[in-house]
Amino acid sequence: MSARDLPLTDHYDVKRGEDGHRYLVPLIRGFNLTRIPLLNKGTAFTAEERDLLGLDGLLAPQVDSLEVLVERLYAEYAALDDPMRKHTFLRNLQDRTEVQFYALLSRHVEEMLPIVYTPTVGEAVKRFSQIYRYPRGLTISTQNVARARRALANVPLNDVRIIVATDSSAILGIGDQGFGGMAISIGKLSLYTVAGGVGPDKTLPVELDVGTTRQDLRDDPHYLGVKHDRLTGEAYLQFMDTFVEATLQRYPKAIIQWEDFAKDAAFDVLRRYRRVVPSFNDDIQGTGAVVLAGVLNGCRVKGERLSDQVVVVHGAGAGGAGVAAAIREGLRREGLDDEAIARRVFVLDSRGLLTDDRDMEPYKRDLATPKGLTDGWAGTDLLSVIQGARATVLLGLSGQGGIFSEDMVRAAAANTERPMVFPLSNPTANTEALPEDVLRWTDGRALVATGSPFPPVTHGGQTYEIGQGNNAFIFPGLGFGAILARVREVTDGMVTEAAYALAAYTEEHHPQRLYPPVTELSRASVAVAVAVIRQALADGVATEFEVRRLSDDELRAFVERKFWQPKHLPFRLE
Ligand SMILES: O=C([O-])CC(=O)C(=O)O
Ligand SMILES: [Mg+2]
Repeated sequence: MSARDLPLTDHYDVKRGEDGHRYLVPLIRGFNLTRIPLLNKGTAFTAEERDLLGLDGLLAPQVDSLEVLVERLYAEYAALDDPMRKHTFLRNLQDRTEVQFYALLSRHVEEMLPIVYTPTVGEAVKRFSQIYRYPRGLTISTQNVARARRALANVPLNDVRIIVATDSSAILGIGDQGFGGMAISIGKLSLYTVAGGVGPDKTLPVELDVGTTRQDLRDDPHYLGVKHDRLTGEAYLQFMDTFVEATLQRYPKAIIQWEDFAKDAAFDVLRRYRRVVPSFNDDIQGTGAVVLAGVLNGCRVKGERLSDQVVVVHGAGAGGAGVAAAIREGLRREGLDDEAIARRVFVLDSRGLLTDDRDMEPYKRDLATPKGLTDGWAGTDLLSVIQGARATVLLGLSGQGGIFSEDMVRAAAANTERPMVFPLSNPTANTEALPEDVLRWTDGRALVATGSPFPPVTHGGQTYEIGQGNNAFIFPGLGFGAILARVREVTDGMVTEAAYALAAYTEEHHPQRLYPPVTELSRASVAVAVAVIRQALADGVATEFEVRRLSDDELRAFVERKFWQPKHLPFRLE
């Protein structure tokens, strides 16, 4: 059978009736139906369905509407007092029934995002071996990589369009987490569905378990990953080649989001595969785009241009490097040449400013400042760079909680009326500075955005909303747009357009803010997806014929129509 002939999943197919409505054709019957989260309706199976499917007597007598079910689930959720308990409650719900999980999540996005995603997902990663229950997603490890094709054939989904894959080498700001990184892939994909409109049966979380450098994990009898040191060099690349090749064969229409790879691997993997399989790195490109959007909005609020700013990026991992590249691209669009750009963007790693006289990893060389530019500075540490370069924008991607000290923030505030200070590292404990401190140190002048969610800050009788500069505002729309345009490749232009689309959305709907509220994640993602499709067409990488002839309004309507909604579809036997 060719891929086209296969049902959507091994357990059901989705068809469209003559009336235009979709329905499910189950390929299993009876009790087993209640064990497949993509099929299980629980007490929402109707009387007719119970009769038809062999469920009579197996369920409570009442037939629930989705609304009532969600109310009941929410009451149970709200009674839990601890974020990890809430996380496992939601994850267990997802592993019982996807529609109910997404119906609940979509009605409480603001409240539940920090539970299924950052910051609580960081804790879930650390405790993944303890909370592991259900075989969600695909694990390719050193134990089964030789059988990667067979492993992929075991996945019951036949039309996967988006894969989030991590090797767990640099999860958030918390480093190597071994097998636990699977929780990040799962969390990111929840956002793809709730905010990016991709149906859950088209998503696949992947953990690439190449081992872990963490001796404590390897010694832990409860640790569920493979217990040896990480593959590196040729062996690592061979492992990755095998995964990519097997994935392409099983899912020729899939896009891969590379997630939380440590710096060198992040660049190597992106470069090696982005033209083999349409893919992007979320931490380099997604974070780069989201931060560019926030800084552009900060400029608008200040009544200035990007080229009026001097940007200091603290942290030269995947995120820091991606952010520096995105800001440079923004400056280029304002007409600056390389030399002018070098005077406006400075990147530091743990040893200080990257200058071109230093020994460093190859990927950092593009980020280095000509040594001559630092003449007359007190040094190349963070405070000296803020003072010497007269920084107006301070971006934290270092993973080092609290590293932005009062004197550094005050130094930035001495260079401009309204400094932008974005402590972006995740999860919350890794935030470079607390928003309330930044606002206090600058007497409310700073424009602040963080990577993890923070409550509003009241200072001097005024309340400041803290925008969440998290790639969650980019990747769902970027991936959804790439899927809808059926791209051959995710181009840099598509990523940059995603940033400008997010900035424009924010300007239109929230002119005083740096980012929209997370309640608008899905609306912002639609705007991002439309811009991404447009750019894919302009770059000649879109293969979907249908999007070619659409006007902007039609394209938006097309994206909205394709947006998956959590609803129980009726079952029919054929
Ligand atoms: O997951 C998040 O919240 C954002 C991100 O990609 C990271 O911090 O690595
Ligand atoms: Mg990440």
